Amino acid sequence: MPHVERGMTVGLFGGSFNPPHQGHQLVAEIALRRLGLDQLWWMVTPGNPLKSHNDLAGLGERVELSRRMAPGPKVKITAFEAAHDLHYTAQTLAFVKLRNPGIHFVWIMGADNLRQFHKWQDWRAIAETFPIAVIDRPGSTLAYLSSKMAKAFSHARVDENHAALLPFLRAPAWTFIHGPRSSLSSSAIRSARATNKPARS
Ligand SMILES: Nc1ncnc2c1ncn2[C@@H]1O[C@H](COP(=O)(O)OP(=O)(O)OP(=O)(O)O)[C@@H](O)[C@H]1O
Ligand SMILES: O=C(O)c1ccc[n+]([C@@H]2O[C@H](COP(=O)([O-])O)[C@@H](O)[C@H]2O)c1
Repeated sequence: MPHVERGMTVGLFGGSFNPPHQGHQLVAEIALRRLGLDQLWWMVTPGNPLKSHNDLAGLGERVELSRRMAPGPKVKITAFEAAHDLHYTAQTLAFVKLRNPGIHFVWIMGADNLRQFHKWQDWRAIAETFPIAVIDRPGSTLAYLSSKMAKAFSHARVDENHAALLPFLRAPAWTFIHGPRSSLSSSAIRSARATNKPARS
């Protein structure tokens, strides 16, 4: 797990990164800037529990490619979940919180994940324990209107103009951040590779 000092603000950005792309880079940059983070942990998961792992590249390869993609020294590439046998985000977050007292954490995800957040293990517990920043993504811009999580925690939504306060707020607290968007996706890159065509950016 990356080293942190008490009082720091840290964004937790979990992903398959199969492969990592400029869309992930953009999310990391937006989160660092808008949330005023000291660090962003780019956590390469052993595997999303809701996705097939058939075409999942090895962890080492995804970590190495992520390192090349990391936008600056505040972004820490890590794969500690695999090393500690953590497969669900709720487990990971409980582990991280226990080991790092006095750190202000925020969970970061793209808007597509907001749409299916209610399918995650212990999703309510996650939202009640960690502030969450959702970053806009083409195709999921209106996710905050329809998603179960957004409805269940509508009272806890924070205006994105106050996003820099999010790390210091007591959960539940979440915000939806608009800004520059990227249409890139790992699945498009994988299928473009399979057919030898470039993916749209
Ligand atoms: N273009 C993007 N814009 C905003 N968020 C993104 C973008 N691409 C990925 N993310 C977010 O980054 C995190 C990691 O995503 P992931 O590694 O699954 O990439 P992906 O492109 O969504 O992959 P796939 O196409 O295989 O589902 C998730 O929270 C996802 O919502
Ligand atoms: O814990 C769960 O039930 C769960 C379900 C779906 C996704 N996640 C996590 O969400 C993060 C984003 O996943 P992905 O595949 O969209 O990059 C990654 O850290 C996954 O492990 C977690």
